[in-house]
Amino acid sequence: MAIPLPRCLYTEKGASMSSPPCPSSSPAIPLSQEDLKKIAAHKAVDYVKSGMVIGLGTGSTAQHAVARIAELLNQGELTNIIGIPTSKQTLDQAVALGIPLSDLDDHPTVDVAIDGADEVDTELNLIKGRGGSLLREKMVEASAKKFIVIVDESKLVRGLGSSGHALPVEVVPFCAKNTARKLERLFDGCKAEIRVCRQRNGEPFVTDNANYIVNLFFEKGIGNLEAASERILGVEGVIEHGMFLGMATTVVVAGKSGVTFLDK
Ligand SMILES: O=C(CO)[C@H](O)[C@H](O)COP(=O)(O)O
Repeated sequence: MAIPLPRCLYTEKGASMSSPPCPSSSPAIPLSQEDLKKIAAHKAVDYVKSGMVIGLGTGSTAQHAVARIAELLNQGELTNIIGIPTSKQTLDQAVALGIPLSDLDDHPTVDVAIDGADEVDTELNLIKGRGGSLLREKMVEASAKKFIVIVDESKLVRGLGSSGHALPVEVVPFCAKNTARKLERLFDGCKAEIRVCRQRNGEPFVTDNANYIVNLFFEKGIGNLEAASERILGVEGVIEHGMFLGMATTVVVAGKSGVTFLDK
């Protein structure tokens, strides 16, 4: 079912479909999800100007933005950029591509942050962190004057938590099972699971900050998001959750029929 886009500023219907990120030789080839991610990422990088401090997001969509920033730097079209990575994974990519980096200690104000999301609702609230980097992402993106979210259209939802996928919560490892139980009891119809890592024989997934992630699944939805946020953060042992409420300033949505810019 199509998700309504009430804050749509404008839509470039099919405008991006012949731009370089797309398979250019054959317009008849349907765009893959990866193509759409790349298109959204390239559109977001158009907001980046020389001299800016840029928050570099994490995930398969954000990595296209990081690669595009590096490309423009190498072409001399961007200069004096400083990137603030939101994960070790992004730091590694940016170092490999030669993007100059810093952190919030030295650059507390970020001009533009660009990142993907797992869910985007009609008010531009987000669920992030299914890649496990929600804490650093929230720290960097909360410091940004402009936070541009890049998604393909599959990420649009009517209500956060309604997709059946997890709301990730970063918790300290100490007695994490007990923290998970407390989180589960906060909401009717909620299931909590400590995220495990298949590559580590089902051991808990460990974040860049040496913490664990508890995944929350909501049978009946999250309800009031601000209230849910407060309740989750009130549980001892919780560090941060993956709801990014009121933080996104623009969401760039790439779909099969064009790119849509959603603005606050
Ligand atoms: O929040 C994130 C990582 O912590 C990612 O931005 C989010 O999971 C989206 O990832 P992808 O672009 O790979 O779908």
